Amino acid sequence: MSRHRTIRNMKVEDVFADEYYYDENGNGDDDDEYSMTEVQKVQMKEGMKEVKSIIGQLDDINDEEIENTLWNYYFDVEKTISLLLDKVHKSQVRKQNNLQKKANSSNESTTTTTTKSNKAIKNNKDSNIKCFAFDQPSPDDEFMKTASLRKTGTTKEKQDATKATTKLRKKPNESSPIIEKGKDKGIDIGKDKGKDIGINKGIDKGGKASIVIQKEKGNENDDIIEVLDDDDDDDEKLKFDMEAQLRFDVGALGLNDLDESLTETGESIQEESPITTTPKQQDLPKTTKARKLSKRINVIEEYKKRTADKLSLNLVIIGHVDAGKSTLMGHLLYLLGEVNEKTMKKYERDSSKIGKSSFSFAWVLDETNEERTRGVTMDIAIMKFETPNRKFTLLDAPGHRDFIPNMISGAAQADVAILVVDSTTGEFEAGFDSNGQTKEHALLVRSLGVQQLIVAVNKLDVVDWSQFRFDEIVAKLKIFLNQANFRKNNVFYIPCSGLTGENLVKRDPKIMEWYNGPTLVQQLDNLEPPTRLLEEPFRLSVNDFFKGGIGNVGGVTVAGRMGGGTIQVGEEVIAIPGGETGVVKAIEINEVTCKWAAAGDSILITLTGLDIIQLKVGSILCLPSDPVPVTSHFQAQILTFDIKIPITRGFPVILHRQSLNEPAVIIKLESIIDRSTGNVTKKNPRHISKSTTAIVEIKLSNRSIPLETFEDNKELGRIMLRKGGETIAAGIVKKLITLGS
Ligand SMILES: Nc1nc2c(ncn2[C@@H]2O[C@H](COP(=O)(O)OP(=O)(O)OP(=O)(O)O)[C@@H](O)[C@H]2O)c(=O)[nH]1
Repeated sequence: MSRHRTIRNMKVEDVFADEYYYDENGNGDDDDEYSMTEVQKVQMKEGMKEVKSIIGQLDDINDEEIENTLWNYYFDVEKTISLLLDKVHKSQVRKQNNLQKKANSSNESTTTTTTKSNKAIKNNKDSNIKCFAFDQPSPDDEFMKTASLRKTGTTKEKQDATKATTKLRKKPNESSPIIEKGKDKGIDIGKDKGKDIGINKGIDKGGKASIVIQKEKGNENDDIIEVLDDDDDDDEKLKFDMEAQLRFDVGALGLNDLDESLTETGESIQEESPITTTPKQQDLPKTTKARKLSKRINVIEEYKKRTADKLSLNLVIIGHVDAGKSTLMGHLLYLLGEVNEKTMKKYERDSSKIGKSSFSFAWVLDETNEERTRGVTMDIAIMKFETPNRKFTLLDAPGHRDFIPNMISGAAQADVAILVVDSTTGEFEAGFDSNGQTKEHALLVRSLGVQQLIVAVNKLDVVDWSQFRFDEIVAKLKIFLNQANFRKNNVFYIPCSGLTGENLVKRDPKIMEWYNGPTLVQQLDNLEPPTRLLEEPFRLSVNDFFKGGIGNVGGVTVAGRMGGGTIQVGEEVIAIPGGETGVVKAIEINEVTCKWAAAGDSILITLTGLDIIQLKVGSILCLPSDPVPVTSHFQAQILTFDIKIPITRGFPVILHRQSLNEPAVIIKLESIIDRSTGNVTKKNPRHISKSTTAIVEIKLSNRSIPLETFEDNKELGRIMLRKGGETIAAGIVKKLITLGS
């Protein structure tokens, strides 16, 4: 939303340097609100320990600096490390450049012989090649506080959430004094940081040589676009750059002896048993037997009855910032009767009072005061609505690139998506170009398994309902979505205006004489849910959790999406990792308490006997008889996006699996493959450039995580790789290499 602007324009350095936060002694503000509480002190201590254990002793970084960074990042260890390493890297690059300059000038004056490496440096200079910038902290992630808050134990905040299940929105800022601090002053989301990364022409050259092969198989497993890599030349410049980067990355991660330690398990990860083949369920360690229920419900039968009436789908709304997502969906919910007249009038009144009347429909989804006044859609809002033949759980994803991690978490729960594009002249183009989110969001949802997509060509009122503009946008999107592996028959283009409501539920034939296709609701009503994995083992991916139960039950409540199987009240479940067990006391789906739930449902589930400490966002609840494997080392097939820096061995990334994100390292580049034939086109490549399909080995840096192969579970077997606030690849898990307990 345009309301992001004030924040977008701030710089992180400005915020850090702000006197408001630090007095001249470098201490926090005198105000009690900003001094550290006991809990924060513990968080600081733990954070320091974790950061130090990962980055070790670095010359350029002292304790105070680590503390300040932890504080500014709300104790988020991952981002702290990212920022610190970036700093170290920049200073190393600076030193290296200075040394190199000196060496060059002395060489020039003493000899005419040019060595290979200084030739490379000279060439780099000539071609304006910048050095690789280490993992820039994704500053938008600064707002993505849910994960770090959960990590740092503010679950108490969520107690109120038992009532607030209408919108399962995570409200990290509500009661955290630390976040309030950022809130008052605004936090830099460093929108353009990623742009600072230099573009290596040598690399681009290679990248351009790639040939994209389009597939039209329409197979459910067609999840990765096929790309043929004919980038064979190992030019010296590229090699030099990559080796320099690799040396740094490996050094920074404390993996100094590349050949040996890259293949060893990280210190903080418990020793895992290497496995040669992916374990089948029967090979996995069983814990206890699931508790026997006195009166088992035949969930499959009940599911059939439930869906005989209406099929359920999870729908995610995606699109570039300000495309009009919240307005469109807010208006749709109003027209469908999900928001009553009185509430809508109140939104109109209140929004116009603060000069934001055009946002009144967006307020249906942006429901907290903070979001409304600051305009920060930080996280996924969940609401429900129905069309004549379908029940939808609506996930409104934030549009800004800084919130993509949250968008991934939402999209991972989705079956279908609406991509909203702004048809205003110049705005569609801005969202569609390389810095816009239109393409990235579409690629992400496709990579996460979404096959059906409605494109809402929005704000047509601004361009006088021009058919020409609609056709122009559709033509551009068709080419791209086709390349992104969406099947033509699964993409539907709907002209509309979220603000006026035209063509959402009905339309005035005089306004768009040229269009006689379905309205948005009619199109939604035609979408088909994917096959649910009802017969597979029970899997619930934890998106959120809090103390307290549904109703007055007590216990711990977990919010998440069921990726497989069925569950019912009274069953015993196990949280992985950790192995803590609990008994299901209550289940809620879309505000309705029920006795059971099935694959595909987004649910709240209250457990007793389970210690909340054992839960983490990204944990998986499963049955003790069918535990999910845990691993820290696996093989994946990835498809790289439009990356500027090629992936090399030792490349650090942030691994996303549904709502989980963890630091990891690509430790081995096994092969580049041509997916149209499945043939290996190159073994042991030195690098993987953009739009390339490759087999790699990935190792988690800090801990083992629950993961399954794509073959075993299509939801748990999908991963995203991000670096420096950019999504660099999507992939599927092919093989688990080690198996934890
Ligand atoms: N004229 C016109 N304006 C619209 C339309 N839809 C949305 N807007 C305006 O566009 C601005 C942004 O709308 P939002 O709904 O907040 O956009 P968003 O995509 O949800 O924004 P983020 O969640 O921040 O990405 C607001 O001022 C809306 O009133 C439309 O169909 N026509």
